[in-house]
Amino acid sequence: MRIGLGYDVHAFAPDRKLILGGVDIPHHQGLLGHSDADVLAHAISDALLGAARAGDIGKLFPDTDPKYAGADSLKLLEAVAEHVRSLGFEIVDVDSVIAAQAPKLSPHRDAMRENLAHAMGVSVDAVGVKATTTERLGFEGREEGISAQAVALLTRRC
Ligand SMILES: Nc1ccn([C@@H]2O[C@H](COP(=O)(O)O)[C@@H](O)[C@H]2O)c(=O)n1
Ligand SMILES: C[C@@]1(CO)OP(=O)(O)OP(=O)(O)OC[C@H]1O
Repeated sequence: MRIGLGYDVHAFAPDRKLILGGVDIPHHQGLLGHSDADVLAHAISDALLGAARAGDIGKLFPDTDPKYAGADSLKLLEAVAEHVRSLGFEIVDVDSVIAAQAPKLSPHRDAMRENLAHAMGVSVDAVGVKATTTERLGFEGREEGISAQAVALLTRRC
């Protein structure tokens, strides 16, 4: 068994979509990034890559490469899952937490879990998504941005 940890942050910006776990969430601002800035998909990607000791998302998809401008991060996650499988691992379980003061994310939890599970080729039961405010503390609490953390458990294919 291997465990991996992922963490990512994106800043809020006007005139951007808020995409989390592949869900387009109605909000007055969205996240800034080279890709669609899906901070949750990025944290999970890094957790998978960490467990496989295969670098990180920026190594696979450099933010200097125009190919990834506006990229759908679920597609990047799908590629990460394929990559860790090609290295001989199976994805056993993933859990995650999003720190966002707003908007309320729990109504979107199941849609996020389904999208993420589909991208990784695992059952929905193997994907946890949680949300927390930071009680108005820090950059998330000031609604300057959103952070996400994830852990992933991989097993070696026999
Ligand atoms: N953006 C968020 C933040 C939180 N939630 C849900 O609210 C619960 C309480 O959050 P606290 O930060 O006050 O502990 C949390 O457990 C989530 O269920 C949310 O949906 N969206
Ligand atoms: C997803 C990538 C793709 O170029 O770009 P960003 O959306 O900027 O996201 P970040 O987590 O800052 O960096 C990782 C990059 O791989």
